[in-house]
Amino acid sequence: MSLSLSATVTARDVEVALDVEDGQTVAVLGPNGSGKSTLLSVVAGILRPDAGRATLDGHTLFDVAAGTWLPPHERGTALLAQDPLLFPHLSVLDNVAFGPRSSGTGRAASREVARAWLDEVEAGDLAGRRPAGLSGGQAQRVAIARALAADPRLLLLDEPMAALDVTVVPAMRQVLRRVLAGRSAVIVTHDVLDALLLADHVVVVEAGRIVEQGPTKDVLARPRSTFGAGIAGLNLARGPVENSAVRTSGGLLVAGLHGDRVVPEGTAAVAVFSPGAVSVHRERPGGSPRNVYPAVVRELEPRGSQVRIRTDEIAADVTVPVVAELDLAPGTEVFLAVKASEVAIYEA
Ligand SMILES: Nc1ncnc2c1ncn2[C@@H]1O[C@H](COP(=O)(O)OP(=O)(O)OP(=O)(O)O)[C@@H](O)[C@H]1O
Repeated sequence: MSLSLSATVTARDVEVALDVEDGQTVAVLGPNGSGKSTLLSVVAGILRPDAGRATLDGHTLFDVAAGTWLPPHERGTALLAQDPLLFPHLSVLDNVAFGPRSSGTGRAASREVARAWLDEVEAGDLAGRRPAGLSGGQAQRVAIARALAADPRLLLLDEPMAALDVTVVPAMRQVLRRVLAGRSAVIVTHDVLDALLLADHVVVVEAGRIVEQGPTKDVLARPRSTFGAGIAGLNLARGPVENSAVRTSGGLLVAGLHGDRVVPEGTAAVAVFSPGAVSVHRERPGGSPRNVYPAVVRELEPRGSQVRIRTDEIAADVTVPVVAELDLAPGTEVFLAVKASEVAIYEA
């Protein structure tokens, strides 16, 4: 299920070319207004480009020069947006069964397909409910099941977790990690963790142009674009799993959320978290966050409205007023805290 696309949308000054190979998940990253959603809309068939062509598995989705244009429902793509957009008058089960029903599958068989996909996204118990009674996270799971039940050749996800409560994002990411494995998909995201955990390949869009692309690890390790540089620098703690947490060579024990498969004790693993998830304190913070580390500030690096605080093992992003209030400078002794729910642990 491979996609090959080139498209120009003149009014939005967007000109992009993208290839998705069979079974590959591509993450599209970029600042606000850079053209990420425009790209997805063109693939999904809800926006007509002024020039270009696209093929999915050899089928032409559109070819402006030849005057070819397939409507969205004939493309074999499924688009999952921030808003789950479920049919309010249908039960959860019938929402998910809608795709197979519309492609001619019988009622009972469609419901069977729907049940299987609801189980896959851990929402089987919601089958009889109406969308109005669901939480944001539940509704989005149902929307994922509905998109997959239509058996799309290519799954398009437009910031599928942006509207969710932060507490349900890690669990949703695990669901996506499972359903996207080996599937051809394009996911638009602001979050570098999504790219790292969900995508094989990353495309960075800036001002309507693709400025960088390549295997996820390469782009994040050696970013060449401004945006790429901005998103790099995730905290990555490596080491064996000890008491479900990752023990680093520097001795830190980093607790976090495991993927769909709990990484066994002693196995080499990585704990990933963004510098923005790290809070900086002068006194040991109260409450009982599991991940609190004494550290010494080594470097302060201005990054727009934020400042990246570098210590020996962990980087934290804080605002300028926080730097002033805590009087942070190289040599300052601090405590760094990061909630376990903000840390993703997976096998190295
Ligand atoms: N419906 C629209 N009509 C006209 N111009 C639009 C429309 N939607 C977006 N644009 C413009 O097209 C450009 C690309 O926007 P697009 O929504 O694709 O960016 P994005 O990268 O998805 O942004 P965000 O991260 O904010 O969602 C921007 O200049 C935007 O102002």
